[in-house]
Amino acid sequence: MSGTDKALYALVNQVLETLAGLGIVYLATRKFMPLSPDLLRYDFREPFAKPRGWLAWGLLGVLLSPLVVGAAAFAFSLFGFDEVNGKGTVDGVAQILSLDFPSFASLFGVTAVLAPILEETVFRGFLLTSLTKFMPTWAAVIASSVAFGLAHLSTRDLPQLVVLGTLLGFIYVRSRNLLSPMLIHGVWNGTVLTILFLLVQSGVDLKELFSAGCGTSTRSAADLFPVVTPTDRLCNMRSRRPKPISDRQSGQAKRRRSDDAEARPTKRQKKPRPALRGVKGKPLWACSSVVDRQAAFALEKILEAHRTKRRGVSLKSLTLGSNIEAKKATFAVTTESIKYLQIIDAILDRSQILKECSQLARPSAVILVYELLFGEGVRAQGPAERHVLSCKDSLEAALSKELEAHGAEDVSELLPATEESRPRSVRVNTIKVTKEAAISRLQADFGSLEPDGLLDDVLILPSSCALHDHPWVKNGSLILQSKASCMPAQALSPEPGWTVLDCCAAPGNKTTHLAARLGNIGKVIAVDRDPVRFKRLKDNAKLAGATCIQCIQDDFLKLPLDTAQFSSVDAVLLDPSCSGSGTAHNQVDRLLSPTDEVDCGRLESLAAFQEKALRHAFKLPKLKRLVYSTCSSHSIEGEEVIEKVMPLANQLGFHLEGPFPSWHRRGHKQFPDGKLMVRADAKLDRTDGFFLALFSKTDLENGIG
Ligand SMILES: C[S@@+](CC[C@H](N)C(=O)[O-])C[C@H]1O[C@@H](n2cnc3c(N)ncnc32)[C@H](O)[C@@H]1O
Repeated sequence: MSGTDKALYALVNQVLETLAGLGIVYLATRKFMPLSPDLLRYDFREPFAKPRGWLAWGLLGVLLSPLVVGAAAFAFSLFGFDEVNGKGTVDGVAQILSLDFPSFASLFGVTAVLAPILEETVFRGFLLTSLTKFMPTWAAVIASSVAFGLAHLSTRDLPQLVVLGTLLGFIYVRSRNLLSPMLIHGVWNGTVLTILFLLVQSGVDLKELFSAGCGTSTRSAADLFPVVTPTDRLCNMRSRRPKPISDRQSGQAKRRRSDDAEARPTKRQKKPRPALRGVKGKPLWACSSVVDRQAAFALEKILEAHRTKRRGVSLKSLTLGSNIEAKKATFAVTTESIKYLQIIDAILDRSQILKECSQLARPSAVILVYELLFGEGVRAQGPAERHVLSCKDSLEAALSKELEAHGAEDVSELLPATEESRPRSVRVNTIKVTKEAAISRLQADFGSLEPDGLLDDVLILPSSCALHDHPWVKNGSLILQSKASCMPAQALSPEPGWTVLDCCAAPGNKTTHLAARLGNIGKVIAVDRDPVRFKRLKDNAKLAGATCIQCIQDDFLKLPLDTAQFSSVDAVLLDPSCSGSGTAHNQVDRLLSPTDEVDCGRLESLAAFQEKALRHAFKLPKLKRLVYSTCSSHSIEGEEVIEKVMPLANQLGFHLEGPFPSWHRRGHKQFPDGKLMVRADAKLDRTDGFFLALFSKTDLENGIG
């Protein structure tokens, strides 16, 4: 969920909670109706009447509350209560507050309006009043305040909550009108929320501020914020203040920790993160920084998949998925750690730091050693970090020995050869915005960019541009797609009004591109059999505003293409499952296993499927053009498939057309028709490794036999 979604979710949740809470109070008191006029009273009349004017008491409470609660916080800190760890009531709100005005408005409704209505009705109107039946009023005030504090489920904030509850209780007892405590509670929450919002908007990092101290107690602002909101349960967003990139060592990874607030130490991070699982009865230490923790998890999964040769585990899905925070930083740390893996493994073995400590799992150790020796450094936030820091000398000694053993002067000499970071390519979704509008927006946001020289709707930006969270990417106006992956739709160039069949369509990058090239007029039939990917296909089509796409979840090979149902199809895009050897995921694979071994059995079975799918596509009765593409660098999935199907294609009146004549890289030379095919090389062309062939009907009059 985006931050705005979370805030909206919090609002909806709080509306429901408030309605349910008030309903329960109503049901519980119904049999005593009509209630005495003093009970559960919300009466706006006579705001300043003596002795019970609700507004007079409310305003007095508004003035007193910061003094009373502040004094209490200070007093408790003298007894060391500020050392208590745990989640504070403000935490969830503080995370979401880094966002926009709609989020603020939703949170204001939750904390300054709905929460006070519900909580004052329950704790003062109902509980306090009911308790007075069994105990003196002062005791009922305190007991209901303790209940109020406990209900917030925050040990750290409990004392202040009880003190604030007591003040609210006494004011209520004096005014006998729930509007008074509601006013105090609402002003309190609303003021703190507004201050926090203004601080965040002016670039202040709330966590850093709280850890540095603010006011009488370092815990003050956060801890004096007694709200029960569902946002407390959404405490997983990071603030977005950019952090400068530091270049401490020659081999250091350059990454922007734009949203890694947890990377900085805060007072709240004194306790270790919860253990993931036990080792010999002891809990494992997880990294304290969210980026390092996610990177360690991704590394563990990737190494495991690599060891067991399990497919379908990608670095991108593990580090850039929707559930990942600080995606760019997580991707960078994971990739860089993999790059340094061999040397870090050697350092870990030499230094023996894992032998001394069974609670530090190897993936976490790899990430922390990377951070310590080659990355942005490690702070003593938790036991894992503290252990690695305590071993700094032996780790550095192990690194020196490793360099010495290889006769290397700098660690960069020991790193596997990797390609430079590529420029970012982005496709303008012309269904939603014009290319000109996209250029001026991206120029305003990033400064430099250039239109791709080959592809009509592709823009090239420097590799440093962080586009994942760009609003135009989120609203489907821009689509993050490699240059190579944008070639097929342009090569096919369907004419307006045509029907195009995208046979293996999910997640729909090329499908939405086809729809855009059709000007959203005509039809794209998008087929995919995988249910999870199919959902992404539908979501992406919707996000792109491509209403001409019709999605079919099915096995393409089983579609009756030679029947009337498909007689209107003019063109086909076939981008079948392949080894993906040209893509970034496999480049990481190669880092893990530099001896470029190829799984021949798998390649053969993929090639067999690709050929079968291509032959099947040629059954379409009115087919005019067909593009076959794969993101594979192996000719068995490219040129060889085309060569095998060529006799059938010729027989049906198709020939190979050479798309993109100005593009330099063509099919492998040993294939006679190679020059009519298109290739992209991951390293040399700085995009995905790719293959593409275009068939065109030679004589449209003859039809297909
Ligand atoms: C390389 S991906 C397609 C990528 C897609 N063209 C894009 O640009 O976003 C291959 C897709 O083919 C699908 N697929 C594999 N075999 C299939 C079959 N027999 N029928 C339909 N879809 C199939 C897979 O589920 C996968 O989503």
